[in-house]
Amino acid sequence: MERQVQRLRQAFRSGRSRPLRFRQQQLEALRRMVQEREKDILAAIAADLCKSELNAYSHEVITILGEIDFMLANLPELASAKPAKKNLLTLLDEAYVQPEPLGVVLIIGAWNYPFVLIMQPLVGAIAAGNAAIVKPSELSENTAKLLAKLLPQYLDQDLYAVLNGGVAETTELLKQRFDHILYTGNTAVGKIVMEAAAKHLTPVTLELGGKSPCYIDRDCDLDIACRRITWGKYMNCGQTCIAPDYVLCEASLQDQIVQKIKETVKDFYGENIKESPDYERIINLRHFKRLQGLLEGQKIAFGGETDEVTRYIAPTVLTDVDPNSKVMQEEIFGPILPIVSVKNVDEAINFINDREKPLALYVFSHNNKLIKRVIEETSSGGVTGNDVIMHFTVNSLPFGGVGASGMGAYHGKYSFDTFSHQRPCLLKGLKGESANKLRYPPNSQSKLGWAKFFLLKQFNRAGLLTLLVACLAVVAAVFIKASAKPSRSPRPQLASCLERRDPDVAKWGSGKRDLCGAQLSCQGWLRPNPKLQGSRCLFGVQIET
Ligand SMILES: NC(=O)C1=CN([C@@H]2O[C@H](COP(=O)(O)OP(=O)(O)OC[C@H]3O[C@@H](n4cnc5c(N)ncnc54)[C@H](O)[C@@H]3O)[C@@H](O)[C@H]2O)C=CC1
Ligand SMILES: CC(C)=CCC/C(C)=C/CC/C(C)=C/C(=O)O
Repeated sequence: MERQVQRLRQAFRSGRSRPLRFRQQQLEALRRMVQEREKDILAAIAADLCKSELNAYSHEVITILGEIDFMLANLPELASAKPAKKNLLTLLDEAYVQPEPLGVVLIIGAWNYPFVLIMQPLVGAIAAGNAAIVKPSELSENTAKLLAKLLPQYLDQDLYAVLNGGVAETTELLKQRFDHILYTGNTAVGKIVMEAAAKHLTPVTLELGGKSPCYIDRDCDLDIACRRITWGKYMNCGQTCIAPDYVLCEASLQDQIVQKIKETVKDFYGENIKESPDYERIINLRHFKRLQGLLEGQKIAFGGETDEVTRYIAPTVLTDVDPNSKVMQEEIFGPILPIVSVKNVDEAINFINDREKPLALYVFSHNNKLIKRVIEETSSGGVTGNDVIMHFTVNSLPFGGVGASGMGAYHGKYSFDTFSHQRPCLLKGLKGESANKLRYPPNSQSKLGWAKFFLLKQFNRAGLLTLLVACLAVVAAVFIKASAKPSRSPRPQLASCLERRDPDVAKWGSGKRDLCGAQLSCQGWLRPNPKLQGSRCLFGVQIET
């Protein structure tokens, strides 16, 4: 494994992954792979999750094609140097931020969306110019095997590798040093990943899970709310990290919500849900039995049927759920929807804030102010108002968790940034060395004063222009003034002449004198000044002509 990582590191060191054209070629190859091998990809996902090819395409393939198109369209801009604001001291220098690849990155995927959760981060890693190792989940073995077969056929084999395996292999892999790790999976393993990364000071993006609440306000369209909740909850048999985990609502709404979700389930999946091609199955027996356990002691409003042989669990709603019961203590990650009663939105906000920060938060209400209030008074990885899941599909929104639901984010520009180092660059010329006296020792109060002036003023392009115009205005004003009046002997010459002709001007007293070609009148005694300075020597002296 170490050799494999070293091989990627050497390939990265060659610089081959950095040219934009190379990155674009790799992304175009990925797009070709998805298009040419679509059937194999859909078949693998279907086999892993008992998912129809239509759902596999809409749940996973569409997202990847969209992400690749985004990167190809925006890569020149994303990868370009960004000019930076300067201060007075660096006015004449070049300041910019240069995105650069991090190096060799590791992407660990989860089983519930086995294709998109590997490919979407990989698109970002390639776009940012990195080398990458991907480690699909062993639980979605068909997709994992297919990725191991296909990726080397389409991508540069020295820069991108697939490593398959379970806990043991992943544990071994995590001993290697990477320049970034993006992990998708459960929070417990997220901590393991972070601990392993810490040994190498490797930054991580953790896409974890959690219990995503869904508050249904009394002032909302219950038909639409229940329809959308049903779609997001039972998609992929509830095995979606951003699925609404539980509903919070006033007790008076509970029966209507149950009825409307029940009707929607029938509308979506028909009378015999088991036969529906749109209804998936639980990934394995361990998760199946875990979910069965969550049903124990609960009031099942509808659903609850299970079949161990096919790992089928019917779309299920639980009512009057005790917040302390097991189903409310862990992420459900299955087709079970508990309804917990709260008196009002205040209680709902407190309920949410009394628990770990969820990956997603959903609020249904006609009252936009109420939605905004819930957003302002809670925290979550992401939010969709009056719907569920859909924030995932907007790649201009960063997708990620907060607190126990994760750290960092990706999708679109955010993927590029996650896999890049934003390198600050300042290019100075060799002129203007005199200005550097300000920063050289010995320091002084006046140097500090100037430093404050120069360094604390931030100039953007407009500010610079204003300053230059102001300087030009001053120069013009001085020039105009000087050219408009009879030329007076420039003070420094006059002063030195005075010094030569009358070094002891201090005894001059008041009166008029012709001196050095100028008519001078002294308005008062001059103080003796051993070093006659131009301005000092003329202090109190009026130049008549
Ligand atoms: N935030 C997000 O985008 C997503 C989060 N998730 C979360 O993932 C969880 C479900 O996925 P899991 O069952 O965890 O997926 P999983 O069992 O597939 O594990 C995820 C990855 O971690 C590796 N892994 C598992 N145990 C490990 C260990 N002890 N040491 C090292 N590596 C280990 C696996 O090999 C796999 O590649 C849920 O909590 C869900 O909310 C799932 C999908 C998306
Ligand atoms: C067409 C459409 C709205 C697709 C949504 C796709 C979807 C649900 C992707 C989820 C990927 C993901 C992060 C899953 C997860 O949360 O576990």
